[in-house]
Amino acid sequence: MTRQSQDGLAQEGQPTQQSTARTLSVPDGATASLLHTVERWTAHGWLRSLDQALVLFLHELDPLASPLVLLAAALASHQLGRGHVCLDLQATLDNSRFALSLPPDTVAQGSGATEPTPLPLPSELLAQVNLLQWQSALQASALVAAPGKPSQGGTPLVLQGDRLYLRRYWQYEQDVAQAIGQRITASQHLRQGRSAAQDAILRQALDQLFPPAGNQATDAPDWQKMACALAASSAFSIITGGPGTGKTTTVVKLLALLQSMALQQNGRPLRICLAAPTGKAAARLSESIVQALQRLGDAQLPAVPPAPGSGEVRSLKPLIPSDAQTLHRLLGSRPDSRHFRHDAQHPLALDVLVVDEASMVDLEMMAALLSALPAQARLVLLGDKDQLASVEAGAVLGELCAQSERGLYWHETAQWLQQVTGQQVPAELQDMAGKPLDQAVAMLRVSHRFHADSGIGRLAGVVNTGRRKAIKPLLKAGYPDLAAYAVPDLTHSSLAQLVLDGGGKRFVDSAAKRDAGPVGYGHYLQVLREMPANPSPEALNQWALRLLKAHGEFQVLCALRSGPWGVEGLNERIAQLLAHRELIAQSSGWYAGRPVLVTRNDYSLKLMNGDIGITVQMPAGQALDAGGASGAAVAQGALRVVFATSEGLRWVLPSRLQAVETVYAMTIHKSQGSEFNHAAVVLPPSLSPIMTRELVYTGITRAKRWLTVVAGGSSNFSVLEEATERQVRRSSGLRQGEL
Ligand SMILES: Nc1ncnc2c1ncn2[C@@H]1O[C@H](COP(=O)(O)OP(=O)(O)OP(=O)(O)O)[C@@H](O)[C@H]1O
Repeated sequence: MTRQSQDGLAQEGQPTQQSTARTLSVPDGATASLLHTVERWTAHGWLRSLDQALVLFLHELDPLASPLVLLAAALASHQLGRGHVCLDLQATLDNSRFALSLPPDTVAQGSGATEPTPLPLPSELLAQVNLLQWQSALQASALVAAPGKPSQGGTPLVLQGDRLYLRRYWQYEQDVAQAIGQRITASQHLRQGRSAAQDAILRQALDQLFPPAGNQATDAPDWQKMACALAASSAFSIITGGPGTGKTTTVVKLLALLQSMALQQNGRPLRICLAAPTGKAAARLSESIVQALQRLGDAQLPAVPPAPGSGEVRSLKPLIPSDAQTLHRLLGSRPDSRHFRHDAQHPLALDVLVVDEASMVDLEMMAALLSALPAQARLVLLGDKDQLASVEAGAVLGELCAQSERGLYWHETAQWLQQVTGQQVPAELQDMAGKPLDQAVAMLRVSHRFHADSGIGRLAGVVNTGRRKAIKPLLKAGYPDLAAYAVPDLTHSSLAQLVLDGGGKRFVDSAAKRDAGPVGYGHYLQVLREMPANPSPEALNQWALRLLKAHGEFQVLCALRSGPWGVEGLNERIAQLLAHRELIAQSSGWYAGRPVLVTRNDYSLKLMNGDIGITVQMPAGQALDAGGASGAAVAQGALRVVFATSEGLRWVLPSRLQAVETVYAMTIHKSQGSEFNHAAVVLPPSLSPIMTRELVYTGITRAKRWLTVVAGGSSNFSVLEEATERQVRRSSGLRQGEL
C-alpha cells in the first residue's frame, strides 16, 4: 500500500535492510521508501540496473536529496534507454502510467501479486504531485542546475523548463543546437550578401542542372531544384523526403554545382566526403551516387574553367566522389572509447560533408560530428524524417524537420528561390512565423520510384498520415506490387511458399507469376548450388557476388526480436523449413547457405554492424585470403562466410566472427538503411509497445519492387491499423531555442 510523504510523493512500506545498506547514510522514511521501490522496479526489469545505479549515486552525492528528485532522475535515465533525451515532466504527469516501459497489461495487473506489498507504479507515486511541486523540488536540489540558479557547473542533472536532463545529454543538445544555429546564421548573412551577378550565375547553373521537362505537366514546383538552391546557399541544410523522391539525384547535382562554383571562384575543387551511419547505408549511398552520376548527362553539367596551366576542358564528374564511409570511420572511432580521433581540436579535413540516412544519427553522434566539422565546412543532411529514429537517444533529423510539411518559408526566402530557380513556393508553405532553421530545410514531395498505381507507395502514404481506415481496403485493392494475407500459424503452407519462392501467386500482377516476379530464399540457395566447378579466384568472386546479390533480392522483416513471430522464432522456423526441403544441410550451427548479419563493428575484419554475409563451402584447394586475393589454400569443404564490403569481397572463417546472427528474419530496426526488391513484413498477432507508425512505415518502405504484408495469427491486420495510430514523440528540446 502507498501512503503520502511530506513532499507529496506517495511511499510504500519500509525498505528491506538490503536496500538501505547500499546507501552511505540512513535515508529518511520517504527516501528509503523510494530507494526500495527503485530496487524492486529494477528487480522486475521495469528499470535498468543503470537507472538504479544512478539513483544510488545521486543519493550518495546528496543524502538529503528529495525523493521527487531521485524519482525524476530514475525516470530520466530510464527514458534515455527508450530514446528520449530528457524526461518531460508534464508529459510524465499527464501519462504517468507509461513512465516505465511496461506492456500495458503488465501494468494493469501489477506484478507484485505474490509479494507481501504490491509493487507501486509511478502513477501511484506521482498521483498527488503537480508540475510546480516537481519543478520546485528539482530547482531546490543541489544535484540540479537550472536557469536562474547560481552557477552549478558540475551538477549531474539539468532542469530546463519542464525537461530534466542528465547533464551529458543536455550538453550534447546545447552543442548541436549551437553548432547548427551558428551555421544557419552564417548562411543567412551569406544569402543576404549575395550580389545580383552571383544569383544570375547560380540561376544559369540550376537551369542547366534541372531542365524543366519533368514537372511541367503537373504545374508542381520542382522541389529538387529549390532544395539544391537552398543547400547551395547554406552552410547547413537538410534535404528530406520519402523513398525515391530524389534525394541522391539532388545531392549529386548539388555537388556538381558546388564544385563548379568553387572552380570558378578560386580554381580549386572542394574536398567532399560522403558518409552514413551504418556500413550498409554507406554502401547503398555509394551505389546510388554512381547511378545518379550515370544518369546526369554532360550537357546538364555547368561549365568549368580549364585546369590551371592546361587548356583542357575539365569534367565535373570525376570531382564528385562516390565512395561513402561510415560516420564512425570518418570520425576515427577508437576501441573502448566514446571519443573519436577527430574533434574540435582535430577537425576533419573537408569542405563539404553529405550524411545520408540521417534519421539514424543519434544526438551524441551528431554532437561529435558537428564538433569535428571545421567552421567553414558545409553540412548537408539527407534522410526520411518519417522513418524510425536512431537506436540511441535522440531524434535529431525528425526534430529538425518537424515543420517541413508546412514549409514555413519566409517571404524573402520564397522570393529568393523564385529569383534563382524560377519556381514558386506555394502560398500555403510561406509563413513569416517560420524559424531560421526552416529556411534551411527542403522537403522533396514527389516519389519518382513508385508509380501512381503502386501499392507500396500508397500504403506507405496511408500509414504515414495515420489513415487507419484506408489500410484494409488498400490491402485488398489488388495493387500489382502488393500482396497481403494472414498466416494463422508458423507451420502454415503460405509462409512456406513465401519463404521458398516469394509467393508470386499471391500478387495480382501477371508479371509476378513469371520469372521476373518476386523471389524467396529458394533463389539465392539455387545460386549457392551453382558454384562453378574448380573455379579460378576470379570465377569464385564473380559467383560470390551473384550469390550475395541474389540473397539481397528478398528479406523477411519483423517487428520483434523474441517470441514465435519475432526474429528468433522466424529464424528457427525458416531454417527448419529450408532444411526439411533439403535446401540447407542443417538448421543450426554453421552450414553452407546460412546468411548472417554482423551485429557489431569489427574493425580488424573490416566488417560493419549491418553487413550481411553468406556461408559457403569452399571448393577443394581454393586459395583465398580474406580479401579474395590468392592466399593460403583451404581444405575441401571448409566453410567461409563471404561479405561484400566497400573494399571488395571478404572471405572470413566462421570462427572469427564474434558478433553475428542468422538473418532469415531481420528486425525492421536493423533493416533501416537497406532496401530489398521483395520485402515481406511479418506482423505479430498482437500489438506490442514497439509497434508504431514509424516502425511500420520503415518496414514498408524497405521494399523496392514487391511488398508482402503477412498478418500473423488471427489479427487480420488490426495490428497494422493500431500501430499506424501510434506515433513516437521523443522528448527533447532541440527546437525550443532559436533554431
Ligand atoms: N526529377 C526526376 N524525374 C524523374 N525521375 C527521377 C527524378 N528524380 C529522381 N528520379 C528517379 O527516381 C529514382 C530514385 O531517385 P533517388 O535515388 O535520387 O531517390 P532517393 O530519394 O535518394 O531514394 P532512396 O529512397 O533510395 O534514398 C531514380 O531512379 C531516379 O532516376
